[in-house]
Amino acid sequence: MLVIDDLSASFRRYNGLFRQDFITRLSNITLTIQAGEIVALVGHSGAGKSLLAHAILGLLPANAIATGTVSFEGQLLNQHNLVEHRGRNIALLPQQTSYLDPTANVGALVRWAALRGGKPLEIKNRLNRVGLSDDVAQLFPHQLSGGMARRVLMAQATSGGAKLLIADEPTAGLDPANRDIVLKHLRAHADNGGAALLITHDLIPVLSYADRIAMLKDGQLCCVAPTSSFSGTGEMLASPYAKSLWRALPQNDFYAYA
Ligand SMILES: Nc1ncnc2c1ncn2[C@@H]1O[C@H](COP(=O)(O)OP(=O)(O)OP(=O)(O)O)[C@@H](O)[C@H]1O
Ligand code: NI
Repeated sequence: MLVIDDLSASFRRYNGLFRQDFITRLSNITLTIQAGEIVALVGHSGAGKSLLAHAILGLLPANAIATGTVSFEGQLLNQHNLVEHRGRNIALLPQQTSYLDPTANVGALVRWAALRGGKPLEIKNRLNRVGLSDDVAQLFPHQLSGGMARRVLMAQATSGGAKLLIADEPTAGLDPANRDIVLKHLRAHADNGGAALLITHDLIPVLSYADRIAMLKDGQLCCVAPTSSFSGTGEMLASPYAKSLWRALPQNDFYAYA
Protein backbone atom coordinates (compact mmCIF):
# COMPACT_ATOMS: atom_id res chain seq x y z
CA MET A 1 0.00 0.00 0.00
CA LEU A 2 2.85 2.38 0.91
CA VAL A 3 6.33 2.22 -0.57
CA ILE A 4 9.02 4.49 0.87
CA ASP A 5 12.13 4.47 -1.29
CA ASP A 6 15.46 5.96 -0.24
CA LEU A 7 13.88 8.81 1.71
CA SER A 8 16.22 11.28 3.39
CA ALA A 9 15.48 14.55 5.15
CA SER A 10 17.82 17.34 6.21
CA PHE A 11 17.35 20.69 7.89
CA ARG A 12 18.96 23.90 6.74
CA ARG A 13 20.85 25.69 9.50
CA TYR A 14 22.28 29.18 9.36
CA ASN A 15 25.63 29.77 11.05
CA GLY A 16 26.18 33.45 10.58
CA LEU A 17 24.80 35.93 8.09
CA PHE A 18 25.52 34.16 4.78
CA ARG A 19 26.65 30.75 5.93
CA GLN A 20 24.39 27.72 6.05
CA ASP A 21 24.78 23.99 6.35
CA PHE A 22 22.49 20.98 6.40
CA ILE A 23 21.98 18.52 9.16
CA THR A 24 20.61 15.12 8.13
CA ARG A 25 17.90 13.68 10.35
CA LEU A 26 16.57 10.83 8.15
CA SER A 27 18.92 8.79 5.98
CA ASN A 28 17.97 6.52 3.08
CA ILE A 29 14.77 5.09 4.55
CA THR A 30 13.33 2.25 2.47
CA LEU A 31 10.22 0.57 3.85
CA THR A 32 7.05 -1.01 2.46
CA ILE A 33 3.75 -1.35 4.28
CA GLN A 34 1.30 -3.89 2.82
CA ALA A 35 -2.48 -3.88 3.11
CA GLY A 36 -3.48 -5.85 6.20
CA GLU A 37 -0.30 -4.93 8.02
CA ILE A 38 0.67 -2.93 11.09
CA VAL A 39 4.31 -1.86 11.01
CA ALA A 40 5.46 -0.48 14.36
CA LEU A 41 8.13 2.20 14.07
CA VAL A 42 10.13 2.28 17.28
CA GLY A 43 13.20 4.25 18.30
CA HIS A 44 14.55 6.59 20.94
CA SER A 45 13.38 10.16 21.39
CA GLY A 46 14.74 12.26 18.53
CA ALA A 47 15.43 9.23 16.30
CA GLY A 48 13.28 10.71 13.52
CA LYS A 49 9.96 8.85 13.91
CA SER A 50 7.67 11.89 13.71
CA LEU A 51 9.83 13.33 10.96
CA LEU A 52 9.26 10.18 8.88
CA ALA A 53 5.49 10.43 9.50
CA HIS A 54 5.48 14.05 8.37
CA ALA A 55 7.74 13.34 5.38
CA ILE A 56 5.32 10.65 4.13
CA LEU A 57 2.47 13.16 4.33
CA GLY A 58 4.46 16.02 2.77
CA LEU A 59 4.22 18.02 5.98
CA LEU A 60 7.87 18.87 6.60
CA PRO A 61 8.69 22.38 7.78
CA ALA A 62 9.97 24.98 5.32
CA ASN A 63 13.61 24.61 6.47
CA ALA A 64 13.61 20.88 5.58
CA ILE A 65 14.78 19.31 2.35
CA ALA A 66 13.61 15.80 1.49
CA THR A 67 14.88 13.43 -1.20
CA GLY A 68 13.64 10.01 -2.26
CA THR A 69 10.11 8.93 -3.11
CA VAL A 70 6.93 7.75 -1.41
CA SER A 71 4.18 5.91 -3.34
CA PHE A 72 0.68 5.10 -2.19
CA GLU A 73 -1.15 2.32 -4.01
CA GLY A 74 1.20 2.68 -6.98
CA GLN A 75 0.93 6.47 -7.24
CA LEU A 76 3.97 8.62 -6.57
CA LEU A 77 3.01 11.11 -3.85
CA ASN A 78 3.65 14.81 -4.42
CA GLN A 79 2.45 18.07 -2.88
CA HIS A 80 -0.52 18.19 -5.30
CA ASN A 81 -2.02 14.74 -4.88
CA LEU A 82 -1.22 14.68 -1.15
CA VAL A 83 -3.74 17.49 -0.64
CA GLU A 84 -6.41 15.03 -1.80
CA HIS A 85 -5.02 12.00 0.02
CA ARG A 86 -4.56 13.60 3.45
CA GLY A 87 -7.54 12.86 5.68
CA ARG A 88 -9.18 10.78 2.94
CA ASN A 89 -6.91 7.88 1.98
CA ILE A 90 -4.09 8.57 4.40
CA ALA A 91 -4.85 9.82 7.91
CA LEU A 92 -2.47 11.10 10.56
CA LEU A 93 -2.94 10.77 14.26
CA PRO A 94 -0.49 13.50 15.35
CA GLN A 95 1.80 13.17 18.37
CA GLN A 96 0.68 16.51 19.82
CA THR A 97 -2.81 16.61 21.29
CA SER A 98 -2.61 20.40 20.96
CA TYR A 99 -3.48 19.90 17.27
CA LEU A 100 -7.14 19.53 18.34
CA ASP A 101 -9.00 22.68 17.32
CA PRO A 102 -9.88 24.47 20.60
CA THR A 103 -12.89 26.25 19.06
CA ALA A 104 -14.94 23.12 18.31
CA ASN A 105 -16.38 20.41 20.52
CA VAL A 106 -15.40 16.78 20.10
CA GLY A 107 -18.58 15.93 18.20
CA ALA A 108 -17.83 18.60 15.60
CA LEU A 109 -14.18 17.52 15.30
CA VAL A 110 -15.11 13.90 14.63
CA ARG A 111 -17.94 14.98 12.29
CA TRP A 112 -15.54 17.07 10.19
CA ALA A 113 -13.12 14.16 9.93
CA ALA A 114 -15.92 11.85 8.73
CA LEU A 115 -17.23 14.42 6.25
CA ARG A 116 -13.73 14.95 4.84
CA GLY A 117 -13.58 11.25 3.99
CA GLY A 118 -17.21 11.17 2.82
CA LYS A 119 -18.08 8.61 5.50
CA PRO A 120 -21.20 8.22 7.70
CA LEU A 121 -21.07 10.47 10.76
CA GLU A 122 -21.73 7.87 13.51
CA ILE A 123 -20.15 10.19 16.09
CA LYS A 124 -21.17 8.23 19.17
CA ASN A 125 -20.11 4.94 17.66
CA ARG A 126 -16.72 6.46 16.76
CA LEU A 127 -16.22 7.67 20.32
CA ASN A 128 -17.41 4.40 21.92
CA ARG A 129 -14.95 2.43 19.81
CA VAL A 130 -12.04 4.22 21.47
CA GLY A 131 -13.52 3.84 24.95
CA LEU A 132 -15.12 7.32 25.19
CA SER A 133 -18.75 7.78 26.28
CA ASP A 134 -21.43 9.59 24.23
CA ASP A 135 -21.33 12.74 26.37
CA VAL A 136 -17.67 13.39 25.44
CA ALA A 137 -19.05 14.72 22.13
CA GLN A 138 -20.16 17.88 23.97
CA LEU A 139 -16.75 18.60 25.49
CA PHE A 140 -14.19 21.02 24.09
CA PRO A 141 -10.50 20.01 23.85
CA HIS A 142 -9.53 21.97 26.99
CA GLN A 143 -12.03 19.88 28.98
CA LEU A 144 -10.36 16.58 28.07
CA SER A 145 -7.70 14.68 29.97
CA GLY A 146 -4.50 13.89 28.04
CA GLY A 147 -5.59 10.29 27.45
CA MET A 148 -9.08 11.37 26.35
CA ALA A 149 -7.61 13.88 23.90
CA ARG A 150 -5.36 11.19 22.46
CA ARG A 151 -8.38 8.94 21.90
CA VAL A 152 -10.29 11.79 20.24
CA LEU A 153 -7.35 12.07 17.83
CA MET A 154 -7.75 8.34 17.20
CA ALA A 155 -11.48 8.71 16.57
CA GLN A 156 -10.76 11.56 14.16
CA ALA A 157 -8.03 9.66 12.31
CA THR A 158 -10.28 6.64 11.76
CA SER A 159 -13.56 8.46 10.99
CA GLY A 160 -12.72 9.40 7.40
CA GLY A 161 -12.25 5.77 6.32
CA ALA A 162 -8.58 6.25 5.36
CA LYS A 163 -6.88 3.06 4.20
CA LEU A 164 -3.52 4.02 5.66
CA LEU A 165 -3.26 5.29 9.21
CA ILE A 166 -0.10 6.93 10.43
CA ALA A 167 -0.45 6.93 14.19
CA ASP A 168 2.24 8.91 16.02
CA GLU A 169 2.35 7.74 19.64
CA PRO A 170 -1.39 6.93 19.80
CA THR A 171 -1.04 5.27 23.20
CA ALA A 172 1.14 7.87 24.99
CA GLY A 173 -0.33 8.63 28.40
CA LEU A 174 -2.96 5.89 28.24
CA ASP A 175 -3.52 3.33 30.98
CA PRO A 176 -3.11 -0.33 29.90
CA ALA A 177 -6.86 -0.89 29.37
CA ASN A 178 -7.28 2.12 27.08
CA ARG A 179 -3.96 1.42 25.38
CA ASP A 180 -5.28 -2.01 24.43
CA ILE A 181 -8.55 -0.51 23.15
CA VAL A 182 -6.57 1.77 20.81
CA LEU A 183 -4.21 -0.99 19.66
CA LYS A 184 -7.14 -3.36 19.04
CA HIS A 185 -8.80 -0.65 17.00
CA LEU A 186 -5.67 -0.38 14.83
CA ARG A 187 -5.52 -4.18 14.52
CA ALA A 188 -9.17 -4.31 13.39
CA HIS A 189 -8.39 -1.58 10.83
CA ALA A 190 -5.57 -3.67 9.36
CA ASP A 191 -7.59 -6.90 9.49
CA ASN A 192 -10.28 -5.16 7.42
CA GLY A 193 -7.76 -4.50 4.62
CA GLY A 194 -6.27 -1.24 5.89
CA ALA A 195 -2.69 -0.65 6.98
CA ALA A 196 -0.98 1.29 9.75
CA LEU A 197 2.36 2.78 10.62
CA LEU A 198 2.29 2.72 14.40
CA ILE A 199 4.90 5.00 15.97
CA THR A 200 5.79 4.27 19.57
CA HIS A 201 8.51 4.29 22.21
CA ASP A 202 7.05 1.29 23.86
CA LEU A 203 7.95 -1.95 22.14
CA ILE A 204 6.40 -4.52 24.50
CA PRO A 205 2.68 -3.58 24.20
CA VAL A 206 2.80 -3.44 20.39
CA LEU A 207 4.33 -6.91 20.06
CA SER A 208 0.85 -8.43 20.45
CA TYR A 209 -0.61 -6.24 17.67
CA ALA A 210 2.03 -5.36 15.06
CA ASP A 211 3.15 -7.60 12.19
CA ARG A 212 6.61 -6.12 11.79
CA ILE A 213 8.87 -3.87 13.80
CA ALA A 214 10.96 -1.19 12.10
CA MET A 215 13.61 0.31 14.35
CA LEU A 216 15.02 3.79 13.80
CA LYS A 217 18.35 4.83 15.26
CA ASP A 218 19.68 8.33 14.62
CA GLY A 219 17.60 8.69 11.46
CA GLN A 220 18.52 5.30 10.00
CA LEU A 221 16.43 2.15 9.85
CA CYS A 222 18.67 -0.32 11.61
CA CYS A 223 16.21 -3.21 11.73
CA VAL A 224 13.00 -4.28 10.00
CA ALA A 225 11.92 -7.64 11.35
CA PRO A 226 8.78 -9.68 11.93
CA THR A 227 7.36 -9.19 15.41
CA SER A 228 8.06 -12.84 16.17
CA SER A 229 11.82 -12.09 16.02
CA PHE A 230 11.47 -10.15 19.24
CA SER A 231 11.41 -13.16 21.51
CA GLY A 232 13.74 -15.28 23.62
CA THR A 233 17.22 -13.80 23.78
CA GLY A 234 16.75 -11.99 20.46
CA GLU A 235 18.74 -14.64 18.57
CA MET A 236 16.57 -14.07 15.45
CA LEU A 237 17.49 -10.38 15.31
CA ALA A 238 20.29 -9.59 12.86
CA SER A 239 20.79 -6.02 14.07
CA PRO A 240 23.11 -5.74 17.11
CA TYR A 241 21.30 -2.54 18.15
CA ALA A 242 17.87 -4.22 18.06
CA LYS A 243 19.27 -7.21 19.89
CA SER A 244 20.84 -5.12 22.63
CA LEU A 245 17.70 -3.03 23.06
CA TRP A 246 15.59 -6.16 23.29
CA ARG A 247 17.89 -7.78 25.83
CA ALA A 248 18.11 -4.64 27.93
CA LEU A 249 14.35 -4.51 28.55
CA PRO A 250 13.32 -5.12 32.17
CA GLN A 251 11.21 -8.08 30.98
CA ASN A 252 14.43 -9.64 29.68
CA ASP A 253 16.35 -9.07 32.89
CA PHE A 254 18.40 -6.10 31.57
CA TYR A 255 20.95 -8.44 29.95
CA ALA A 256 23.66 -6.46 28.22
CA TYR A 257 24.46 -7.53 24.69
CA ALA A 258 27.94 -9.06 24.57
N1 LIG B 1 11.74 21.89 12.33
C1 LIG B 1 12.89 21.32 12.70
N2 LIG B 1 14.07 21.96 12.53
C2 LIG B 1 15.24 21.37 12.86
N3 LIG B 1 15.35 20.14 13.39
C3 LIG B 1 14.20 19.45 13.58
C4 LIG B 1 12.91 19.99 13.26
N4 LIG B 1 11.96 19.07 13.56
C5 LIG B 1 12.63 18.00 14.07
N5 LIG B 1 13.96 18.22 14.07
C6 LIG B 1 14.99 17.30 14.55
O1 LIG B 1 14.82 16.03 13.91
C7 LIG B 1 15.17 14.99 14.81
C8 LIG B 1 14.05 13.97 14.84
O2 LIG B 1 12.89 14.54 15.45
P1 LIG B 1 11.54 13.71 15.60
O3 LIG B 1 10.50 14.66 16.09
O4 LIG B 1 11.27 12.98 14.34
O5 LIG B 1 11.93 12.65 16.73
P2 LIG B 1 11.05 11.44 17.29
O6 LIG B 1 11.78 10.17 16.98
O7 LIG B 1 9.66 11.57 16.82
O8 LIG B 1 11.17 11.71 18.86
P3 LIG B 1 10.05 11.59 20.04
O9 LIG B 1 9.98 10.13 20.37
O10 LIG B 1 10.65 12.40 21.15
O11 LIG B 1 8.76 12.14 19.52
C9 LIG B 1 15.43 15.64 16.16
O12 LIG B 1 16.83 15.72 16.33
C10 LIG B 1 14.84 17.02 16.03
O13 LIG B 1 15.55 17.97 16.77
NI1 NI C 1 7.91 12.02 17.74
